[in-house]
Amino acid sequence: MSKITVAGAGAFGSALAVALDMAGREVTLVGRNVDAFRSSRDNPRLKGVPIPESITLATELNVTRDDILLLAVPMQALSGYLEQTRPTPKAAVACSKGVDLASGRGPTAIIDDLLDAPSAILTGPSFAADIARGLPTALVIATRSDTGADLQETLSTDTLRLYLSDDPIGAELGGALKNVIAIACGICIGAGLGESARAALMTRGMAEMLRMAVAMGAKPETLAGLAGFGDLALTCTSAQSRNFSFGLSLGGKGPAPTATTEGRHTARAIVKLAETKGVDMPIAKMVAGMVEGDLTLQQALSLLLSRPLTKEWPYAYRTDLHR
Ligand SMILES: NC(=O)C1=CN([C@@H]2O[C@H](COP(=O)(O)OP(=O)(O)OC[C@H]3O[C@@H](n4cnc5c(N)ncnc54)[C@H](OP(=O)(O)O)[C@@H]3O)[C@@H](O)[C@H]2O)C=CC1
Ligand SMILES: O=C(CO)COP(=O)(O)O
Repeated sequence: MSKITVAGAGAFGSALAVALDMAGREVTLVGRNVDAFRSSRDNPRLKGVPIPESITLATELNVTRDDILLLAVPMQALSGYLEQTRPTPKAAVACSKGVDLASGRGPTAIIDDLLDAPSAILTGPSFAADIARGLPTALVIATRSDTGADLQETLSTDTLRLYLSDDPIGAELGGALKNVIAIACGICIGAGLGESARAALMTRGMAEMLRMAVAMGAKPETLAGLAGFGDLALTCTSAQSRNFSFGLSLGGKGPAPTATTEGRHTARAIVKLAETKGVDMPIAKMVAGMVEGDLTLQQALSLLLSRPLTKEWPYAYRTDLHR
């Protein structure tokens, strides 16, 4: 079986490394921070789960055509990281959830542009702490290449169950966009707007996700699966989510988390992309406006509530009906 190299020793990269090591895979974890826990094996980014001695730790990325490379750096760091390291693995699997603010690209497009290797995306509902503790988790591995079945086999374990998809665009947009809707849901709960409003935001947020994904060439059914609905449900309803917690703080409840919060950047990137594509994304626009400090909560609310009344379907995904 292929060796696995995980680049990015943050919460998610470390959790994947631990889970795959527990399942008997040969794993190297690469990160600029690994010297800080080389002897203690106690990574502050993954508290409470020691990094086993059987995982090789490295500060420099060094992969061969025998290795599967998992890229678990934050989205805004991905293109710079690949430009700097130029690895040539058997396959490069993005684990980041987001859209690159500078270029509007998703993770697999960045890999395809920069590397001579098949690209894939690993995404779906999963908190790093759950994966590291070996709790049951179901994810999607999506690729257009012929490496999908091999990746599914190599990266699945007894508790980490991967479903195969041939729609990387849909899978990565699901993972990116649910973070923006999770911020909106956090704002809603933080501001005391109620559970009914959160359910409305999740549902109409799903409509926005679907609309954008279809406009970008994704299959609508991908958004109904783990990478879309599944991750939306997890992230919009759990205080464990950094995006939801960031939203709580924007809504006036609690301090802003300092941890990686992908939805802040994705909201801005997606509003730009939506304008270019002519896709109506009112919730994302509201989140981007509040993140930028251009909109108050009251302004964002009246923006959403004063929209013309309309039919529910097929307006949700028929972009042409909005023109
Ligand atoms: N945490 C989770 O539950 C999940 C996270 N994800 C996704 O995984 C991705 C990573 O998130 P997560 O691990 O939680 O984030 P963390 O903040 O925990 O870790 C990010 C890691 O990336 C490293 N890093 C940041 N910038 C660079 C760079 N320019 N070059 C090299 N390394 C860099 C950081 O290094 P340093 O420590 O030195 O700053 C850190 O080790 C995100 O896209 C997230 O959406 C997906 C599913 C679940
Ligand atoms: O992607 C995640 C769950 O699937 C993690 O969500 P947060 O980044 O909001 O913590």
